[in-house]
Amino acid sequence: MRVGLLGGSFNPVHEGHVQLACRALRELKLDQVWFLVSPGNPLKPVAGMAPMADRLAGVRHRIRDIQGRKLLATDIESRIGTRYTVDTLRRLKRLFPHVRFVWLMGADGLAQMGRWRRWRDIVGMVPLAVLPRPGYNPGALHGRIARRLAQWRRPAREAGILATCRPPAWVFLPAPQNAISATQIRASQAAHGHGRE
Ligand SMILES: Nc1ncnc2c1ncn2[C@@H]1O[C@H](COP(=O)(O)OP(=O)(O)OP(=O)(O)O)[C@@H](O)[C@H]1O
Ligand SMILES: O=C(O)c1ccc[n+]([C@@H]2O[C@H](COP(=O)([O-])O)[C@@H](O)[C@H]2O)c1
Repeated sequence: MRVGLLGGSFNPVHEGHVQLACRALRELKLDQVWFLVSPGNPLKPVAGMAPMADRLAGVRHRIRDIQGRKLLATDIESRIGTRYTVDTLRRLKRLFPHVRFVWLMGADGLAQMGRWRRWRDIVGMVPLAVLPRPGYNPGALHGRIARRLAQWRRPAREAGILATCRPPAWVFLPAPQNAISATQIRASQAAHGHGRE
């Protein structure tokens, strides 16, 4: 079984997440995509972060009935007590030894990954699929991490076998782009008086 992992704060979930997941599901020939709702991104401030239960419920509601229920939302990071991706992956690989995981992320994720805890271990554990995001693509593709990982980049035409590749392996998967962000949604909710107290 092949599973794409889309880690995120989902504060709140939006169309960009759903498009990314659906695209990855199809192009990487995945059986499922799991939305890993983060208990707290180590690089993001706690202030302004909606409660875990609300974010999880938001994702569940948004993805219900999409793609024949191949999209799932989970709070497994809270349950197993991990916050750093390197720890989460280690545990997931142990818990599901027969699953072939692929880490999914937008281009902003690759651009920032040099600040993640033990990012080199992460790329040695699972293949990565990076999807484009307006404003971040050149920075991601020509940035430090992409340069360091250049020899392991696979052409997009090999996306369908990425899940079976021995890591390190990654693709930049062409896809229609959507400029939406959770930051923008929160700003608009605040402007319309729907912000949290
Ligand atoms: N519009 C988008 N296009 C492509 N990828 C996206 C988009 N929005 C989010 N992602 C990806 O989805 C994952 C989870 O993102 P996250 O929950 O942080 O949403 P966000 O909109 O970036 O939030 P915020 O604006 O609060 O930082 C990350 O890998 C991110 O790169
Ligand atoms: O492990 C880390 O150091 C690390 C640092 C920043 C982000 N992450 C993960 O990256 C994913 C995207 O986070 P976010 O908040 O940008 O949606 C989510 O699964 C986070 O836990 C992980």
